[in-house]
Amino acid sequence: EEGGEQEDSIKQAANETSEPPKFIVQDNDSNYGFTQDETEKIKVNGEKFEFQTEVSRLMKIIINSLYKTREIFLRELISNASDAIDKIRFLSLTDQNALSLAPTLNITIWADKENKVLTIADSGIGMTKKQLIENLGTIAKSGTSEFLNAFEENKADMNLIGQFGVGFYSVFLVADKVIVTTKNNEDKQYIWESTAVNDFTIAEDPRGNTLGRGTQIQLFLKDDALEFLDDGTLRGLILKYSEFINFPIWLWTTQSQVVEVQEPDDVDAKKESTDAKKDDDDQPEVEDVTDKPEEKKERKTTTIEVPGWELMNTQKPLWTRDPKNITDYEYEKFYMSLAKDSNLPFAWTHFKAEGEVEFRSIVYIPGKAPEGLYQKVQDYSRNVKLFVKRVFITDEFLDFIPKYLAFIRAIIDADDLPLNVSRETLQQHRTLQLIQKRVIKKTLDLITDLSKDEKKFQDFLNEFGTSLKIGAIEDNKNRKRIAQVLRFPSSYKGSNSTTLGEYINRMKKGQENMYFITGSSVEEVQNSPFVEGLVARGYEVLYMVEPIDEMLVQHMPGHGGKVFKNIAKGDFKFENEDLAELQKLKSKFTKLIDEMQSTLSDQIEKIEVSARLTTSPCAVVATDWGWTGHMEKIMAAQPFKQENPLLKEFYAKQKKILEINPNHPLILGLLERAEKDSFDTTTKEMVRVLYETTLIRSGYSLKDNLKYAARVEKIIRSNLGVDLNAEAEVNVTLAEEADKDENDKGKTETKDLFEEQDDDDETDPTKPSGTDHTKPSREEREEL
Ligand SMILES: Nc1ncnc2c1ncn2[C@@H]1O[C@H](COP(=O)(O)OP(=O)(O)OP(=O)(O)O)[C@@H](O)[C@H]1O
Repeated sequence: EEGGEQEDSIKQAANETSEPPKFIVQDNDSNYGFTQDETEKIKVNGEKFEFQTEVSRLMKIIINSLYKTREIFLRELISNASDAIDKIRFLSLTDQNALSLAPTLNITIWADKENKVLTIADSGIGMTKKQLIENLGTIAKSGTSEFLNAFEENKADMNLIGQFGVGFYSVFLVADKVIVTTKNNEDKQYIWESTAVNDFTIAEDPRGNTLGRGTQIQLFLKDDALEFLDDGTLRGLILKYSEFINFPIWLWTTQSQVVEVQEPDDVDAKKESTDAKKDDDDQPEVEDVTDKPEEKKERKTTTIEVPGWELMNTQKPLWTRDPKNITDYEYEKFYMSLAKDSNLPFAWTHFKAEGEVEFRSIVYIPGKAPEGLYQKVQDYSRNVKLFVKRVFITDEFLDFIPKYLAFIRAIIDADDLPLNVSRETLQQHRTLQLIQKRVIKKTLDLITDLSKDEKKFQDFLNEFGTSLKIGAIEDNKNRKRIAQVLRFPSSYKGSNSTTLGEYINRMKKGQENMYFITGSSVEEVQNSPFVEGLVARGYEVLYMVEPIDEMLVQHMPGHGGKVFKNIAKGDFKFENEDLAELQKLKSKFTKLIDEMQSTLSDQIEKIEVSARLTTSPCAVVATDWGWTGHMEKIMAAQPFKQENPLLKEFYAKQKKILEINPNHPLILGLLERAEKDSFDTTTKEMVRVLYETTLIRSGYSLKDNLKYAARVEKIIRSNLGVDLNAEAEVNVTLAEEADKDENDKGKTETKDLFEEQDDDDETDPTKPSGTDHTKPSREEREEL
């Protein structure tokens, strides 16, 4: 029963909204709706408020902007109006009286050509005085400084203003004065007025409540923006921005109508002709020929201009339509309006879920990853809009979409959700949880589909590849699915995108593990001493060169029944190779190992004869539980490295394993010295240099670069036969102390550059151009 009532109330609202507005726009309304007396009262009673500094800065930029497509202000105002109606309609679901002051939900737009005022009004939720003060000026939205920075760094243009949540201020692109009249159910009607300087005024409306409920924004257009008063221009723009707005948008226009001119003898003529018809009933053919020309001659028409409300949109939400009848172009436009994004979407899926839970949804993958996608996940909770039976409910979800899919944009329109629960309890609702599961599944289906087109998928991975890996780390339930589409570079024929499945298919006989190495680039890892032995034997190595890969393999130990094996860590033996040979070699190298061990005892845990090296003399290997060189670098770069200093120290102090290549001439040379007991200080010094060089080649950083450099220099000196202690002769002239007076003089000169100068002066072509680059522009000086 309850559900039925709710539905009725929605239908009722929907029915009412299809009616044209009842009021008539008066052209040439002197003083734009206010009498002289009322204007005076507003002036006297108005309270002044300063714009918050950031808002002021933003306004300055907007006012001075030469941005060509100023028309976006209309998109922002329509979008705000629609949000405001969404809000009151949501309230009306639980409060029957919410709509009573203005039951018709719509947006109206009209131009007063005489006074050059464009008005946009809505019967939305309106604002209380407190909200008005906060929303329009005194509290900068969180996006304000972000927008300012992006704009100043040329990373954002004015078109993106809405994305940063400061769209309202775009009105000052076209208007030099703005009056906002607003009425919320909880307060009186207020007027906000600003000429975009440092402050704005707010006054109680002396006319009382004229709006019923809602907000009316009057733009006093700049002289160069009068095109926005023109019927045709307005119609075109509103059509462009209103298509996906779920409430009717009415524009006051004057339409030409062709009407018949009714002359007094028209009536008699018609009567005569019908009489004649009756008489000549027996000869129809003759009558036909004579009758028609006669009628044409008599009809007189004229064109008249009829003012009235014209409906601009059809309001049938795209997601309720049959996908078969929707073009890609429509989907793209819908996305751009939904996401306030000027880029096309990358892909989308439109579906109707049935069964356990019923809902319709469109899920979009954007064309570009939003900036800071991984830093401010919280903001992206607004990317999913939930409707219940076409009524907008909320886009403020916490964790509705898992963090790794936070980039998607989605519309969900459910039939089964109760409308009268709070947004907080809504999220706990079982139906919503089922919806959530289905949306995630459908999104992953979409991604899997995309992966079938290798080229296109690579574009997707370039933007969102890291997100997928986060998914494989965090989403236990879907890890397997996600792992199937992951791609890695590998040693296989220079392949840039190997799936784990392909790797497994190419595994060699008896190969148990999926070999991988981590590092910061393919170039780096493919030359690593660890890779050589495997590649030489024909094994494939996956190159995990993204920082997140280290975490990935920790959380995803394997795939398809195979386990990952980091080839730069711990013991390593080839599954099919005889170890007896290696054991024999080990005893051959005992002497060398002892010598090297004693030389490097403070740095390494042990020395092993390597099974994995072919062309490099040695390699530094992390223990199974230690960090590889790459991991050490990642941890050093973590901003939260202070979080667990003990743990960090524990890992940093992990001694490493040095593997030596029993077939390398360099190692054999050292072996010879060890066997001949000629392992002198110089040889030990060489072992140190060899170890440090190996550290670098194995992806680690040196603990002490200077000591390393000194050691290398020493070796070069001995090779050149240069005295180890000989020093370079120093023969330089000391710089003179600066004269104090001169310094001061310098200061004054610099100061002069910042002093106000005439505009003409700035562009004076006779001035030497050499000084121009040091002279700040006027804007820069203002900033200073
Ligand atoms: N027509 C309106 N009716 C009621 N409130 C409004 C209206 N227009 C603006 N507001 C209020 O002013 C605030 C600021 O609007 P602005 O366009 O600058 O950003 P926004 O709409 O919040 O951002 P976004 O476009 O990201 O939603 C809004 O959040 C809303 O609370």
